[in-house]
Amino acid sequence: MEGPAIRIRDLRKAFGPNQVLRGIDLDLPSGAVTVLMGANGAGKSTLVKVLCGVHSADAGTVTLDGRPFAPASPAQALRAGVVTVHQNINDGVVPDLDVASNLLLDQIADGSVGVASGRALRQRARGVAEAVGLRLDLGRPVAGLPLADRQLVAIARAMAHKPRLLILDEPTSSLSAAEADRLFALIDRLRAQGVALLYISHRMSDIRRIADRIVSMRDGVVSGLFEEKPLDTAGAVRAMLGRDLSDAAISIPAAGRVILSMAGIVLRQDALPFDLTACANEVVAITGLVGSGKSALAAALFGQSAPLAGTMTLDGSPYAPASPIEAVARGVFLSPRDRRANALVADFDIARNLSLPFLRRHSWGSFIRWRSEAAMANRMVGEMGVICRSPRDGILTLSGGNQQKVAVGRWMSEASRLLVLDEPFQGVDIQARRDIGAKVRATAKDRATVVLVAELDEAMEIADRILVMAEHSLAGEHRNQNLDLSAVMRQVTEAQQGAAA
Ligand SMILES: Nc1ncnc2c1ncn2[C@@H]1O[C@H](COP(=O)(O)OP(=O)(O)OP(=O)(O)O)[C@@H](O)[C@H]1O
Repeated sequence: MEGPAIRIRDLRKAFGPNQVLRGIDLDLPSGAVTVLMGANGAGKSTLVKVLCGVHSADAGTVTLDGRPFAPASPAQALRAGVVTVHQNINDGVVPDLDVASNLLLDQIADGSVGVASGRALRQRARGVAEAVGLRLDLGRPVAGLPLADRQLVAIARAMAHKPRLLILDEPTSSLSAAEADRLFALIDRLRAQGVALLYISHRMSDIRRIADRIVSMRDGVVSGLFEEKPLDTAGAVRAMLGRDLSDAAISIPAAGRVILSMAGIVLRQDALPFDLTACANEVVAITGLVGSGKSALAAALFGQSAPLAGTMTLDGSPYAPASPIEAVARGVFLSPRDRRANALVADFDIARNLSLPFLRRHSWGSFIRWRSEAAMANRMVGEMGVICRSPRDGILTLSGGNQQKVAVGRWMSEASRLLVLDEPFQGVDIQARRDIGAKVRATAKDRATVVLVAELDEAMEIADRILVMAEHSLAGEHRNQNLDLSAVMRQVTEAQQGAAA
């Protein structure tokens, strides 16, 4: 490790009365991955936005290689060597252009490379790709690439700027385990080249794999720095929460009445048929790689796409919803995966975003009954642990993780028969994950059956049964109580090898 590339002293930032950064002191050394951990709303994204020129700080100093650094725009930050890869995969690439043009996008934009100079462009792009170990067909349009490859292209493009600091904001949230491994390999390379890396994540497995040091943030200040090996991840979690992680106990219900029964379901032309049952008060988790068919299964349950074959019953009666409206009428709710894009309405307040799916229940004719809506919103904000000043604040004043709690929580505000949650834990911190998990379990215990699409480690925290999906079919089924982890992993990876062959 060399000296710090970035030195941050007493950095402060407020939004109106909300003092978000309260004096951050932090060094980011070259050739090391600093993992930044913090609860939802701690101020991580705000810190990143100051470093990458989206926000300017109210007070404090940042130096980059000893020189003052206060970028007035993202373009300025980029020119100075601070590169940020945001969570949103489509940031940083132009889908319509091919890989080569994307790698040299900035040179094309500033006129130092002509788009028309086909072969020369290809050759320079090859140089960029080789420098970061990217093996992709340079002539392919980026639009046709898997998400993971697009992200690697965005990072490789950033590398053309010879970055001093690369910031990755929850980069693996949409990646499969194998894809994340490729990203980690790239990060290892950049570390060896002396780049300073700031890596934001809520995932412990990522943190253990990639961190050289961990910085915990709480309420706008650095609350812990952990550098000694082996890294004290439990201490880092304690420092970010200000206390120990509270546990949500799992109580396995006895197998009850069958609520959902799927028989001979075919989700894709080339997929094997499968059966699935879920009982009253049960939490069934579906896990598997990206593209294994988990979301297709969720869509079939919610009437968004009909299975190609097979039958379903719900609480004993035939169930073949032709639309989400029919599904909701039968008491089947779905919290979709891409919530920020699909489900939250940016110009509504928190309460309205919570009441949106059931607005009729809070209205009288065309009048919305504010009191009824507010009572529900107050209850859900409390139950989901949404950190906000008032449920009447705009949804965009919430941090990403707290927006997520609203998007998932709204579906638990009303009684359902079957609740389908597609990746409910994306972007939420470790305590919020436990809290949402406890709420999911309580919902199941009270009145519903829950089908949950989740990562394996998340599934293990709250599910009664874990089903592995591969190739749009079921590859395995396990009771969580006596889970044979190696068998699960084998089912996941065998499917992956099959897909690669
Ligand atoms: N543009 C803004 N206007 C008003 N308040 C904001 C704005 N951006 C962020 N905040 C507030 O700043 C606080 C910190 O948010 P930030 O997004 O930095 O948190 P975070 O640590 O990244 O959380 P998460 O893990 O949930 O993404 C939150 O209370 C949020 O409501």
